[in-house]
Amino acid sequence: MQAMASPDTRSIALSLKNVSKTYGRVGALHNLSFSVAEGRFFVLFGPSSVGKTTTLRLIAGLVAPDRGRVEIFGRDWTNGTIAGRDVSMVFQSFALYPHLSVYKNLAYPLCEARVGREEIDSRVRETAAMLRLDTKLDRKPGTLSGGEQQRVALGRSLIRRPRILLLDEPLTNLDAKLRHEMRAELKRLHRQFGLTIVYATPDELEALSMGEEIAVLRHGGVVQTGTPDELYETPRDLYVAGKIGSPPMNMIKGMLAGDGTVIESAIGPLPFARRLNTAEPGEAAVVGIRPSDIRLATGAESGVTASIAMLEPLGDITVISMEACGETLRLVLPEAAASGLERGQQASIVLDPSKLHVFRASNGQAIT
Ligand SMILES: Nc1ncnc2c1ncn2[C@@H]1O[C@H](COP(=O)(O)OP(=O)(O)OP(=O)(O)O)[C@@H](O)[C@H]1O
Repeated sequence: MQAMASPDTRSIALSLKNVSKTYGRVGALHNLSFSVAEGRFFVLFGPSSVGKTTTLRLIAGLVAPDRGRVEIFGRDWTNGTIAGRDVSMVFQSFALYPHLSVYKNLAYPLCEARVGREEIDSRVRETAAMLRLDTKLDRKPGTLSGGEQQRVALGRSLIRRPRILLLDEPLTNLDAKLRHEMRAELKRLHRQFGLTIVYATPDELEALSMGEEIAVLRHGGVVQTGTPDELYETPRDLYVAGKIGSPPMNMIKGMLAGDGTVIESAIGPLPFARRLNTAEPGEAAVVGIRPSDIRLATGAESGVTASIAMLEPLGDITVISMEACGETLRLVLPEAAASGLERGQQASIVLDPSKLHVFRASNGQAIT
């Protein structure tokens, strides 16, 4: 495994160009394209059936695309063999050999590759130490916790020293506490060894907390690729806006008015801090605003009058659902700011004009 390269000198580890794949009459991937810089923690994020596993299987060489190109470290592997790619995949159901000890489970891929006994022993011990499994080498998988079993599965992939590690929803079968621990563990491994990781998940929290770069998938294609901040700050369309951020972005229907600086909506005119050059007055639009970008009006400040429909205290923050002119808006307030508020109470709220996102109602695309 190599040391982590600095971002500007990184080469492209992996590139998929206009890849399509169908299984019989089921279209799994349509013109899917993305590239991953060497050493990056890259996340494929999207709901079930969107094509995440198929994408990983294409990279691993387990299936070939119908169209398009798969390059690994600059070499064409579109129809190449599984062997020789320097890629290893950890599956969602990490089947370990139940009758073999942890030591033998870890050693298995090296035995298959006919690596010498001494080399196997040193790599098993090195991998076990790295994954904190060194005291468990004699145990059978059935006597380990879920998290330990998952670490053995990871170890079985890492022991081959791949340059690219593919992880297919590896934390799905773990409970919440273990998932949290394994997220930290994977980030540590990534930092320590500078591995290129492609990680598939339908879980927004996993995607945002682990991904240095995230590809948001829809219907077998990439809708937008970016850092967690880029996806959060400038979602390209309503789909990405709705998938990234929790609680989700509020959406208000309206119509572009005046000189492109205001949207007329059910809750009144919503002026924004910038002018929308690419929209026509009268065009139907959807305004998005994050729950954290709405606040209670202070003093004589004018705002939108709304009534509190629900309060959800979540420790240091409270999520408040408010109703105004038939629209439901959610806002997030620090616990102190929400104390004393009650269901049914009227309050005046202010939507930060610099934080409004505007989308075309016709196709959901962001208007810039
Ligand atoms: N071997 C197969 N034969 C037929 N159809 C398949 C096969 N593998 C996948 N598909 C179909 O291709 C589409 C994409 O599946 P894929 O497993 O890649 O999605 P996914 O995003 O990984 O979903 P999940 O999160 O549920 O694992 C789905 O409609 C699925 O039913």
